[in-house]
This record gives sequence, structure tokens and C-alpha cells, in this order.
Amino acid sequence: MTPVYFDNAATTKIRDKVIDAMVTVMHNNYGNASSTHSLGRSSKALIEYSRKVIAKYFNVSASEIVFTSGGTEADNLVLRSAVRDMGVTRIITSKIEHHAVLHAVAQLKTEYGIVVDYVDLDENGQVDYMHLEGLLQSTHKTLVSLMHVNNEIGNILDIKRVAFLCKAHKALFHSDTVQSIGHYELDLKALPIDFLAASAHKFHGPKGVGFAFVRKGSGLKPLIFGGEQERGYRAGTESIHNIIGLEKALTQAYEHLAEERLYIKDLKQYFIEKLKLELPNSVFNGLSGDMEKSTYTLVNVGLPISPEKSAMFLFQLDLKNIACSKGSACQSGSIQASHVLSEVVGVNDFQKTSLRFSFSIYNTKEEVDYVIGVLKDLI
Ligand SMILES: Cc1ncc(COP(=O)(O)O)c(C=O)c1O
Repeated sequence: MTPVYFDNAATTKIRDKVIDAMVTVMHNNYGNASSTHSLGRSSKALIEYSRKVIAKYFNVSASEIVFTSGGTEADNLVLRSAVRDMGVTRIITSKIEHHAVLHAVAQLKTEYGIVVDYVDLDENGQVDYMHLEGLLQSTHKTLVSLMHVNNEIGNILDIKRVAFLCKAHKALFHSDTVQSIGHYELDLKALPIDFLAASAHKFHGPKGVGFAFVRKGSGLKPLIFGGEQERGYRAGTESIHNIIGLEKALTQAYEHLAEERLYIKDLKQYFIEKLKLELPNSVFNGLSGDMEKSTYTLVNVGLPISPEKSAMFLFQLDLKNIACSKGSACQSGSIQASHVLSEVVGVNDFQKTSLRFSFSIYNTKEEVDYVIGVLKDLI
């Protein structure tokens, strides 16, 4: 039996069309994009074509897209260069960012002694925009780094509001959009955002490739030094098949966005209703039970199971062929809280075991029925 895969926020299955495009490239376009012969030139042309296609979706110019090994590298590229090369002396972020941001910022604090401030969050983990505005009254050269969609609880940031707040206070704005690109559209002509991070494996593309959007004139310098690839922003021979895979995955995602969003949203709604009916003592963490204020791709549920029993519970789910994420009140058997849930889940609800179920076009309502049936039986 193939697993019921409800862990799409961790990574997604690659689309067949994406695999086909990548295999064709691996067969035919093995030339190094820096070589001047025709094989090299055709590799280079493919990369530049992909860059143009990607840039168009965000209404930016191709030179503002820098390919990276994924979201983590894109976050690090932006954050580290902001401090090292752009004069940033203060970063405002939140305690529920992905570790790719949190740990990179902590490292910058250690290395450069920058000031780090964490914006207040409300009881659902939503950014307190008034507090953010207060924090922005500062003489420091500031960068704000706030994620668009939270990977654990699905909360959606009012990215437009934050972008204009930053602009009004002359702060740079970076958003980790790893969970939103491919699922939400962003017009970067209309939004004053300076930097973004994206990752292909979150929208049915390959692992190990992503990109940073870097606004023209930002003064960004590389994280990795060597050759002149990526216009000097990122040294190293380009992974052509991965870049083509990224572009094809993004094209597929945005071409089918309307119908696929409807399909997945309907699945999430069905999951919520069914869970409320079958296990009414469950709670939805953060805003994940709110169809409008959280992403349509995931729910994070506190189930009425004590954390001590949580490790066994996850093992039992695994035996039933259910793949979901611990997301979690208890990780790998030790009672170690997720940093996101520690911030947003109240003490009482924290006595429950939290699981993240994240959906994609490859899931069905029958799978939802199966999972909720298993949860009910086990509980
Ligand atoms: C919000 C967020 N940021 C960054 C990352 C890291 O991306 P990558 O796996 O491409 O390095 C992830 C992946 O889990 C994520 O969910």
C-alpha cells in the first residue's frame, strides 16, 4: 500500500511533467553553461530562459532572480549580505520563523553584534502590526524578515501591509516565501519587497534548488565565492536539470493554480469538518483551522493524547501507512516542543499531541476518511 502522504509542507511529490523535462535535459544538455562551445551555450540558454519565465510570474526582471540550492541558502544569502554588505545593524523578525532564518539571524548576532528584535505575536501566532510599527521607529539601518506563510501553523502574513510599513520607515524587507511561492501569486512591481526566498521542492519540483529574488540595486554580494556564475552572485557550476525542474514546476503550479487551489481548499475544509465531528476534543493550532487566515495547504491539530504517549502514537500512524509531520508537542520521543508551538499554543492545549497534516493535489477525500478513521480508532 502506498503511504497516505499528508506531509506536503515538508516536501512534495515531483510532477511527472517536471521529471520528464529534467530527464530530457540530463540526456541532452550536459554542457557546462560556462563553456563557449554550442553545448555550453545551449545549457546557458536554457538557464536564462528559465530565469525569464520565473521572473515574469513575479513581474520582475530576470536579473533579479538568483538560483540557489534551496530556501535555506536563499535566506542565508540575503540575511548575511544585508549585514555584511548593506550596512544593516538591526534585524526585526519573529520567533516562529523557520530555522533557516532564526539560526542565520542568531549567527549574525554572534558574529557582528547586530541588534535583533522579535515582533510580538497574538495568541494565534499572528504578527502584531502595531508593535512592528513601533519597532520600526529606530535610527538603526533595519531589515525586517517575516515569513509569508508559516510552515507549521499555516498563518498568512499581511505581506502588503508589512511591505508598505517597511517602505515608510526606510527598512529593508525580506520575506521567506518558501511555503507560499507556487501556492500564492505575488506581484513584486506592486509590492515594495526587497528580497524573497523560494524552494522548488515545496511546489512539486526537485529538491536542492530554489531562488532568491533580489531587488535591483540592493548591493547584495555573494555567500559563496568562486566563478562568475549567476552574474557573480553565486559561484559554482549550475545544476541545469534542477533549474529547468524548478521552472517547469513553477509554470505548472501557476498555470493550474485556480483549479488546484479550489481542490486542495475543499480537501482541507473536509478534513476540518470531519475532525470536528469525529474527534470534537481536538484543537486547531495557530490560525490553521481558519480557512481564510491560514494557507489552504495545511492544518496543525492538537489531538487529545498526552505528550508521553505521543511517540508511540506516531509509530502507530506510521504502521498504518500515514505520513504526516510531528509538528509537534513531542519530538522523537523526547518531550521537546516545536519552537513555533511553544510560542503560540496555550499551556492546556500543549498537553495534547500536535500533528501537522499538509495537503496536495495528489490527496483525496478517501484518504482524509481513512486518516480520521485511524486517528479515531487509535485515540
Ligand atoms: C518556511 C521555510 N523556510 C525555509 C525552508 C528551507 O527550504 P529548503 O528545504 O529548500 O532549504 C523551509 C523548508 O522546510 C520552509 O518551510
